[in-house]
Amino acid sequence: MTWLEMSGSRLISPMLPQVLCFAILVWTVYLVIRSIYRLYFSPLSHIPGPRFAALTKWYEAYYEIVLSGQYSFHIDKLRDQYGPIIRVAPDEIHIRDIEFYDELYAKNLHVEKPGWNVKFGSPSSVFTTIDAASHRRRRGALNPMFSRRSILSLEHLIQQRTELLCERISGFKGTGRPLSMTDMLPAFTGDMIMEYAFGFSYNQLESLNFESFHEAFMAIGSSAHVASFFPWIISAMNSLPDTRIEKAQPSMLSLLRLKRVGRTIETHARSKPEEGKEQISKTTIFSEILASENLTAYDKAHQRLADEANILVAAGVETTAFALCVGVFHIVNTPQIYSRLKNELFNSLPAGDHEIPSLLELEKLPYLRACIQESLRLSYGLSARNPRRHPDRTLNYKNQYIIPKGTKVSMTIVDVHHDESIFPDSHRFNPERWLNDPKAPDGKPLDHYLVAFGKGPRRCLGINLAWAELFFAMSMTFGRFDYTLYQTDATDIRYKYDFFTPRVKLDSKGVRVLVI
Ligand code: HEM
Repeated sequence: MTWLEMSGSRLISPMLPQVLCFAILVWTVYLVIRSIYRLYFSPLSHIPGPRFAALTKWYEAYYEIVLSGQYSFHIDKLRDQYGPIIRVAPDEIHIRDIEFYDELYAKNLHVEKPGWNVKFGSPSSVFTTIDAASHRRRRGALNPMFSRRSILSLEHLIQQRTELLCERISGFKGTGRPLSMTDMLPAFTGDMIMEYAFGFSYNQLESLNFESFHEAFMAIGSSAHVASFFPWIISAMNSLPDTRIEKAQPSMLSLLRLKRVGRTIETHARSKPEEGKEQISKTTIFSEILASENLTAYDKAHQRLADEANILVAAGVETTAFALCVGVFHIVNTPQIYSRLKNELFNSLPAGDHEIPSLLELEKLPYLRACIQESLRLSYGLSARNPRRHPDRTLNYKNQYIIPKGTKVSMTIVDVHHDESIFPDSHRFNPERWLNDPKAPDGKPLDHYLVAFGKGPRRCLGINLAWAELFFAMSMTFGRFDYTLYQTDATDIRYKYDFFTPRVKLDSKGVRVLVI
């Protein structure tokens, strides 16, 4: 027996129970003091809400992890009891009141966005950066590439992809084989964002069964809740082989795959194009980042570029594809809308397989625009609570509640888009509500309340690209083809789970159509 073993058995073993008891006692006292503080002395203790939510984050974890993305729905129910402002976690307030939207997402140079940094394992991307100064620097390098001017100068890329989209649709015409829009559209948007941002794509739209990032992103959304509560899981999993992770937690594997996609994209885009093969887009986000004089060495490091690549693909694929799916379903499902849109396209576009018009021409079509606006309204962009922290400003909610500086406050796009005072009969897909320059009851233009792209300094970076994709895809899919729905109903597009982006029922086979 070694000295250590001897001393261990003699000294440590007899004391172990006492040490454990003492540790449990200290922990219990800590929890009691913390609970008393959170309930009675915290600067948020005056905000209404369930006691358990104020006491512990496990309350939220129960709804997000055990019940799968249900906390937002639960918060909705809590409104009847507590009103529009609720303390939904020990350190977070949630507000449902469109009048407060502009205040929370104001153009404040110091506003922070806490919490998203731990969700996806890509903490240093523009999307997930917390602090305002780093965000401004990083976003500044990408802004020119996603400006309207840049999108217009590269619209031929989108037109080419849209042409391919039409070719794929025509392959289904008259065959009686159902076409899954839910599978096809993420392949379109995935190729698009990759070609635009990285100068190459995996040509997913050309693949037989529309391979895409769709399933991976769906799984990532659900694992984002797990990662929020156990951020260490991502680094722990990074060190394990994929096969072991897949067995333990299949949904986490896709998160790691996304990280690897990011690294592959980053390596690919940094390397020189193969001989004889020209890059599709001359500028890539990496050339922009590496050329930027305002970015730090860390901002240009491999890992951060990979983070940026991951998140750009993640942000650009599902949001646009889901908006299109929602639009396709409602338009095909509602004969008056279908024929009005077809009429407008028929009267404005040249007949047959004509050249695709320019974006400027498409933007002039009011009913097409209205259908897109309504698709964005009912697909929400993100379903997640969108937090902000104003480190230098005390917020005042209607002279009733003072919200101290540095408090995490969130609102939700879904709440705004279903505010019945702004969008009456809000669950109905009604493009007519967008026609003739409509105003909200407060006199502001109605589209002030279309917040699918967010607001303020963290507003969607890809908004111009997204609008262009929506105009091209929506006009050509309906301008050139006719459809009926195939074994698809409203439950295939109805938001049922908040997995960061909205997710429909889990056994949905997607929006499927017959091309006639
Ligand atoms: C219909 C399509 C889209 C919708 C509805 C949408 C929606 C959103 C929303 C709601 C946010 C968060 C805004 C906030 O925090 O207030 C966001 C951020 C972002 N989106 Fe999009 N998005 C779309 C398409 C795209 C595309 C195509 C890209 C590709 C470049 C993209 C890239 C980003 C990025 C990088 C951010 C982070 C911006 C920042 O924090 O500065 N999005 N988007």
